[in-house]
Amino acid sequence: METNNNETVIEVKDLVTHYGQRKILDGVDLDVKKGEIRVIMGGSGSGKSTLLWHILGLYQPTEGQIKLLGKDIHRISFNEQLQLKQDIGVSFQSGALFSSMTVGENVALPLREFTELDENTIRIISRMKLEVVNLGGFHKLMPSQLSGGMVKRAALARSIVMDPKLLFFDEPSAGLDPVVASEIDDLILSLRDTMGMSMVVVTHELDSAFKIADKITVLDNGKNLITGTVEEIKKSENKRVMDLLQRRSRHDKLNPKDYLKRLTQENYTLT
Ligand SMILES: Nc1ncnc2c1ncn2[C@@H]1O[C@H](COP(=O)(O)OP(=O)(O)OP(=O)(O)O)[C@@H](O)[C@H]1O
Repeated sequence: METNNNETVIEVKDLVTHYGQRKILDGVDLDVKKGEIRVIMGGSGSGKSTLLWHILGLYQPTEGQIKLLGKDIHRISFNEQLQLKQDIGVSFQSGALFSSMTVGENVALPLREFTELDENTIRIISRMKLEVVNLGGFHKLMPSQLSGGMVKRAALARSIVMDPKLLFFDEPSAGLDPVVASEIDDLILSLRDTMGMSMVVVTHELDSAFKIADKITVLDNGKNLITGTVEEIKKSENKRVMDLLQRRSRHDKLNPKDYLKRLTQENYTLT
């Protein structure tokens, strides 16, 4: 669904960053509108996670500007940073649930950290968020009692418990079977539609990207290779994009003879 709202909520301009001497992001621009789901794709090592971490302010870029909700994240006061933090939800692969806490306690964590709400209100809000992700009634369970898909949904409930305006996902459906992955996609779409959240989703999963994206940005070697709607990306004649979509035509593929020749030229030995 294309959004009509023109308010820009994420604005990245000419982002350059290095790890040591190595340039990892090389002039990346990104412009995400309110209520938009932007999917970031690209081969392994193309800089997707690095871009996400920079947008979240976890790393300082070498050059460039990042504005979230109209605020330059490197030029705002500490108090403004705290405010901004509350407007942002993050659901990362590594952000698993704490195993020693119940599902409900996990979801309630941000409310305890950022608000002075009383216990009863915290409990009600966290249970409501568990309802949103179809885990109503599961608050007393321990994470070890949940399936992989349920853990993802509970983590999602935690990331939306503060009603963020911006939501960031890193590989939301990685490691899930296709049916469960598709449920997560539906959930992402429904959060956009019911709560008007704007989202950036990094994923390798083509099916998922095509299902949820308003626009897709493809990174290649730290550069923005292409940005477009799902249709535009699907139609792209760019070879790197076609490779990524694994729809390169058969005759473009190396035949076995050429492949062996190339291996020998590169001094590989076949055993
Ligand atoms: N902390 C770090 N220090 C040095 N190099 C790093 C660091 N993190 C990532 N890199 C390198 O930066 C490049 C981009 O990594 P990044 O994780 O952003 O890529 P990615 O597109 O998210 O890859 P993947 O799809 O495999 O997760 C890679 O070559 C990686 O090896």
